[in-house]
Amino acid sequence: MIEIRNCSKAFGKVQAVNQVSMDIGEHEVFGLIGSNGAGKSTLLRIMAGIICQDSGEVLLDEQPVFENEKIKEQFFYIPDDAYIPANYTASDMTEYYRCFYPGFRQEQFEKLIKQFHLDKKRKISTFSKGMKKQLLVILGICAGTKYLYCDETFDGLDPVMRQAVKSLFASEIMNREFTPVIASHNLRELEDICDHIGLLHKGGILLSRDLEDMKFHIHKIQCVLTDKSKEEMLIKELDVLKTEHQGSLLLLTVRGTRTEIMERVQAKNPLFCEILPLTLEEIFISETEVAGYEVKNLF
Ligand SMILES: Nc1ncnc2c1ncn2[C@@H]1O[C@H](COP(=O)(O)OP(=O)(O)OP(=O)(O)O)[C@@H](O)[C@H]1O
Repeated sequence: MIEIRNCSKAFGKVQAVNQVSMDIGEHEVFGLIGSNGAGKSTLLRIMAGIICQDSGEVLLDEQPVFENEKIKEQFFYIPDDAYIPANYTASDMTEYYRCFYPGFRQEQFEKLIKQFHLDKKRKISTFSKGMKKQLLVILGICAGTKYLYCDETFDGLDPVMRQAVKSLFASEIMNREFTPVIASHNLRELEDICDHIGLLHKGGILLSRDLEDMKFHIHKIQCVLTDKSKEEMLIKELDVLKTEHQGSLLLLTVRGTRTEIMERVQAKNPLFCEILPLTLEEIFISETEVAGYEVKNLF
């Protein structure tokens, strides 16, 4: 389990991570999402022990991570801009990682590199961005670590490769102790694979929740009520995040379960009513809007 407690990190005047606390449980796919500059990469770099937090603590299986070589064998970190030494081939990379990760699975590497149609003898500097990401995912999987940290790894893969990587993660999760932590802007992709979502904004954590639970507690309503006073009453009664009108149609984004919301709306005898779950992208937009991050504030 990864425990992040009151973790903060500043670069000069920029507070990149601000008092973040969250737990990342085992056997779950954890999605780290957030606005640009929210602190996702900084948090992953702290979790990977690349940089040290200014205050707070980050524990992996109850051990501090920074300058703890033993605990670093437990995770593999794929940064957004991974450094690969010039002239290195994929085979050279396995030699390097075999020294560091005692459980490195060479056989699985040989199998996967063929399945992904990558040439292990070719210089990695000649690979495309997506091919480099594929290779890093393969190396990360074959390292055999309990945790895999991916910084925007999915974002550079084509749809077929994203599907292949998702299947690979699913099979690893089924067959061994494996917990991927994935920072990404590709919310549709994360929605398919994540069990838990942490949402960062301006260095702070806006929410950390099971995806299913999150979707269970936020909905959009489309309804038509017979008069304005009913609309006003309904808006007062519900925990409304956003209100819009399209002609006579009232559109609300509301916190609450479907049943709770349905009861309130039905009591107003609507002419029409539909209650729908939000996609992760819609949840992201409404939660960050509440925190003041709105398109209309940007322009
Ligand atoms: N080495 C650094 N020196 C100075 N400022 C930094 C450094 N690394 C990150 N920052 C700042 O910290 C903040 C958080 O950056 P970070 O890269 O963690 O965000 P992010 O959520 O990963 O963003 P994005 O989604 O745009 O990749 C930003 O304001 C960034 O400019």
